[in-house]
Amino acid sequence: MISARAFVAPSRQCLRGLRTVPTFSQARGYAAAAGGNRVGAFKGQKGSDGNYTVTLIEGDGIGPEISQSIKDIFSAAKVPIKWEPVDVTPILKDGRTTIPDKAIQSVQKNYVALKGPLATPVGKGHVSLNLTLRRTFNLFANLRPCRSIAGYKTPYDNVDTVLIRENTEGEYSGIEHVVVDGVVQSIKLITREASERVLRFAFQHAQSSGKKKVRVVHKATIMKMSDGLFLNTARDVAKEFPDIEFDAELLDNTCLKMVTDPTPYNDKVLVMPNLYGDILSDMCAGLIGGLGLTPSGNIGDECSIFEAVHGSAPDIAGKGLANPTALLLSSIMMLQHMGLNEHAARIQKAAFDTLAEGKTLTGDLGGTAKTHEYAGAIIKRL
Ligand SMILES: NC(=O)C1=CN([C@@H]2O[C@H](COP(=O)(O)OP(=O)(O)OC[C@H]3O[C@@H](n4cnc5c(N)ncnc54)[C@H](O)[C@@H]3O)[C@@H](O)[C@H]2O)C=CC1
Ligand SMILES: O=C(O)CCC(=O)C(=O)O
Ligand SMILES: [Mg+2]
Repeated sequence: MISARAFVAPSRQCLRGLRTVPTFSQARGYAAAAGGNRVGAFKGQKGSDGNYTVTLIEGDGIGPEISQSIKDIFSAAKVPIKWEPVDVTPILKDGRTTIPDKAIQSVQKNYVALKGPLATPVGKGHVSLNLTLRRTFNLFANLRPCRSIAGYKTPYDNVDTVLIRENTEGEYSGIEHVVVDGVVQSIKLITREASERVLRFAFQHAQSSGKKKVRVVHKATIMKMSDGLFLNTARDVAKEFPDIEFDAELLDNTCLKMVTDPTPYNDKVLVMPNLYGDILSDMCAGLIGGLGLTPSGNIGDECSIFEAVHGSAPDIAGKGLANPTALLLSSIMMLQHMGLNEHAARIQKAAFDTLAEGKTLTGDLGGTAKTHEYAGAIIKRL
């Protein structure tokens, strides 16, 4: 029998010594899970020139356009960072997809990266580079907050969901094979070890961000063993956090309730296996105005990579139509993670004020501004 451990990146996770430190009192608290002496605490140091170096993966499709906006805004805000662009063109090594050593070394050296979207071929070709990056650096928790944007009207005015997605295994383990012609098998791998570390992260995030409850979203009615293990592990981990309420909900019910009225989820952190988090986070984005607005952080013990929830948006790529807000908010999470809180707050305020004013909006929000014009409006407010 093949051991489950053979399929997962060896974990160097050490969840000892966690401290629940709210990062700082910032308007919207996107990065409450980062900073301080805790899992994912930033280990980078300023260089002799006074700047941090941050690995930059510009990505595919709209990636270069939205990355340019972030570079322009950071430069105008005089953020003390130096970008280190890397190429992540996939390499096939011993039958496995990997990324160039230079890119791996850059992230390992800098401990932090900002990443644009990377496209994955459908049905064939290289495995997802997004997943490869998460597995390569053992980025076990994907934190995906989603908040209503002041001034942008959607059916609900006060959405404030936080999804935490197990990020290294589950349905996205990538273990697939042909059993016989016409029959394939795809393995959903769940380990107690990976479940425990993301669940602890979720409880800790609830503590540091002021959420009262952690809710596991699952289908342990059907996947009794895999989701059952995740759920049972959650019950065990919950005992370590008596100040946080814990409950569980079936995924289909969560979807129904969330689109009917998301506000009851505002006091909760939702934590779930990989696939459910992928799908639910796009659904939550829909509640606040779309994928142009939702950030995410892939948090690991050593390194962290910040990226938007969205993909490469091939339908609008190269036309200057993309909304860079999602990547900008991800980069703000990154600054908070790095302890650059004043810069984060200043850029965040300029972005939210621009959105609230409603004069310079990209097409996804009903405006006519090009990507660079919207970035320019933010820069004017800095
Ligand atoms: N983390 C990542 O890098 C992700 C990569 N992908 C990859 O992206 C590619 C395209 O996937 P899709 O299913 O089309 O999803 P997508 O997220 O790229 O696009 C879905 C829809 O949202 C719109 N959209 C996305 N981002 C936007 C932005 N910043 N501003 C305005 N509109 C935006 C697109 O125009 C499209 O209509 C695929 O190859 C997929 O594998 C998908 C999701 C995440
Ligand atoms: O890697 C991919 O192609 C898609 C990943 C994705 O949808 C996500 O991270 O939300
Ligand atoms: Mg997705």
